[in-house]
Amino acid sequence: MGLGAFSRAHQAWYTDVADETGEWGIAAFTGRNATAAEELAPQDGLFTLIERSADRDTATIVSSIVEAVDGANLDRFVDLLAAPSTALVTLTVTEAGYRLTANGQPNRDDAAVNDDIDWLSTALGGELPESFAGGPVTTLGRLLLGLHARRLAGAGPLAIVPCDNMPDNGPFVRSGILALAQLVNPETGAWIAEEVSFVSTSVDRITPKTTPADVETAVSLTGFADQAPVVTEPFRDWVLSGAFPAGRPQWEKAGARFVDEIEPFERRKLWLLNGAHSLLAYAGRLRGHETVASAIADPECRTWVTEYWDAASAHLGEGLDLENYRAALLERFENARIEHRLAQIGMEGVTKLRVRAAPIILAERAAGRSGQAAIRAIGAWAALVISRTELPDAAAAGIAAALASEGDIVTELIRLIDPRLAEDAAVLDGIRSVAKQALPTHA
Ligand SMILES: NC(=O)c1ccc[n+]([C@@H]2O[C@H](COP(=O)([O-])OP(=O)(O)OC[C@H]3O[C@@H](n4cnc5c(N)ncnc54)[C@H](O)[C@@H]3O)[C@@H](O)[C@H]2O)c1
Ligand SMILES: O=P(O)(O)OC[C@@H](O)[C@@H](O)[C@H](O)[C@H](O)CO
Repeated sequence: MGLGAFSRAHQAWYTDVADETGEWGIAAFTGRNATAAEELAPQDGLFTLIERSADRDTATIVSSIVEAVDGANLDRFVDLLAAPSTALVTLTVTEAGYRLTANGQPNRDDAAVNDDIDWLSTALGGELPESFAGGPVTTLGRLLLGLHARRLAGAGPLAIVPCDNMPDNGPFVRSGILALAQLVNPETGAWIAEEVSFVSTSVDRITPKTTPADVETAVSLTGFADQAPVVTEPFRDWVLSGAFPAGRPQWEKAGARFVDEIEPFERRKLWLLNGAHSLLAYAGRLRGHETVASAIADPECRTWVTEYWDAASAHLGEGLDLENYRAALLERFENARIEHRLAQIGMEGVTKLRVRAAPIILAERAAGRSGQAAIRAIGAWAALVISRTELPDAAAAGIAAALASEGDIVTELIRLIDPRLAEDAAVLDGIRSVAKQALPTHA
């Protein structure tokens, strides 16, 4: 679920490389609109993956996607979820795409969530409905419908494999879907709790949005016209933890690692890579940069990233080879041929900063330090928000309410990210001073 650029550069690539005999096939469903399916279906799911290093492009035709489907096609989705041959569902729908609150409950302030709950409460009462017209539009609503159909079909257990940048993404999605099931069909909830495995993953491969120039590059590299190529960096990593009761491709053949304890890997990647990305997306943008490579070449931004990494590293534990990891990350950020736009990374700041910056600030404060290196990321985000920079966010209504608040705007904004930060006067002062430096007229 979530047929974006990343799922193609990562899970589709791993499956393609690992499964030489074509035993496995991916039925890929879009999220919010049909575009990716409309582009891929006429090319039989085939697409060009362009690996872009600092000095060259290499193209591979990936063939693991055997079906590209509009996510709104619930008939096909239910058919496949209810089929015993379906072994797992990966999700790449963005952090905000789960529509869960900070404590993992379905977000009842979200009209689409409420509509799905209403429809599912009626439709999942007995046998499956004849028609799915008016059916769920949210990711977890659709997934719950599919899992309910699987239970009724007696098709057995399977694995759910979230591949979005969230800590403990397996348990996070498990608790979210169980909470939703509790509201609409507790019996299916009990079946999910018993039969469905939720795998945690740490995923890594920097994959920007495809541009029209990438389409030109693809045809020049392969000779094939491709409406849906994807550009990515050569680096890739996939760490997974959890059971696959219905089997899985041998992704380890392509370099994936299966571990018992995923948290150290997950935190290292989320805090160092994604945390620095968000810092650059806001603080770098305030300095006029548009891409990661441009921002990291700015000595001021680079110093901020180093300070951020020092703060995060103090809470990452031993044995993670942080020195080499950080050196490799700098090189990846410096790859100017990967045009990773700060505007793309800066979207959905509330959800992202909650897991990328807030935990570092809280850990630094608990250690008796200021937390300023990570406070800078949130302060820069606040500056951009206060100056009405376009930053698409599922929490837009909350942001608008904070900006219109009679009280302290900074406190109200920070409360959206993590209420604990809004209780700490020193953190709020730190955020204010970053926002103030950037926006003297709004101070
Ligand atoms: N791009 C990367 O470098 C990268 C690397 C690691 C992990 N990821 C994870 O993958 C996610 C997707 O990245 P991408 O580059 O493929 O983005 P993308 O915009 O190309 O694709 C996102 C997919 O998610 C769907 N989606 C987005 N918001 C949704 C919502 N609210 N509800 C339902 N579906 C929704 C879209 O329709 C699309 O299918 C990221 O948010 C991140 O969690 C991305
Ligand atoms: O994909 P997002 O929007 O969650 O985050 C933007 C980037 O930080 C992210 O895509 C990284 O490039 C990726 O996580 C690298 O593996």
